[in-house]
Amino acid sequence: MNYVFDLSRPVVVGSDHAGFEYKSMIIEMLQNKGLSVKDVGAYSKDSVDYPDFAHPVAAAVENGEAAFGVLICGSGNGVAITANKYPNVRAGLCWNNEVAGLIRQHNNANVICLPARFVSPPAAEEMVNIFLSTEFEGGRHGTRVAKIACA
Ligand SMILES: O=C(CO)[C@H](O)[C@H](O)[C@H](O)COP(=O)(O)O
Repeated sequence: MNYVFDLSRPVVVGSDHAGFEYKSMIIEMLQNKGLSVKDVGAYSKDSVDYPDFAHPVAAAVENGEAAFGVLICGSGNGVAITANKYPNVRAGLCWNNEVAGLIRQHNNANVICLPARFVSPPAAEEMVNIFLSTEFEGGRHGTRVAKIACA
């Protein structure tokens, strides 16, 4: 697989309780591929608050510590809403392979948000692989991404 990011930096991964099992599975998959992973929690299925994990993932992408982020909660929306508060984070909610590619091709997303309660484990893994290996197309999409920031 060809990754579209700097492999010297880790992928940062976080979830709430709803995404905990998916997070463990995705971390194992990434580590089995030889990728470096930073796990910010949650570390169990005990009920927690998704912003407590979305903020450290988004901050690591924002400050350049991590190349890409993976966030998982029940619907994917809570973590996406939180991560998109950071000016240089583009977090995209994904529910199928095509969308996982499009958030890279069209939106240059640097965080993928997965809805653990609405997609299967193999589907989640495949979406992460597509996300990590799909190039941004630039061109007209670059013009649009540049307009996202608030003036
Ligand atoms: O924040 C969410 C919705 O965008 C996530 O899906 C959470 O995982 C969900 O709200 C957690 O719900 P729970 O009833 O507390 O398990």
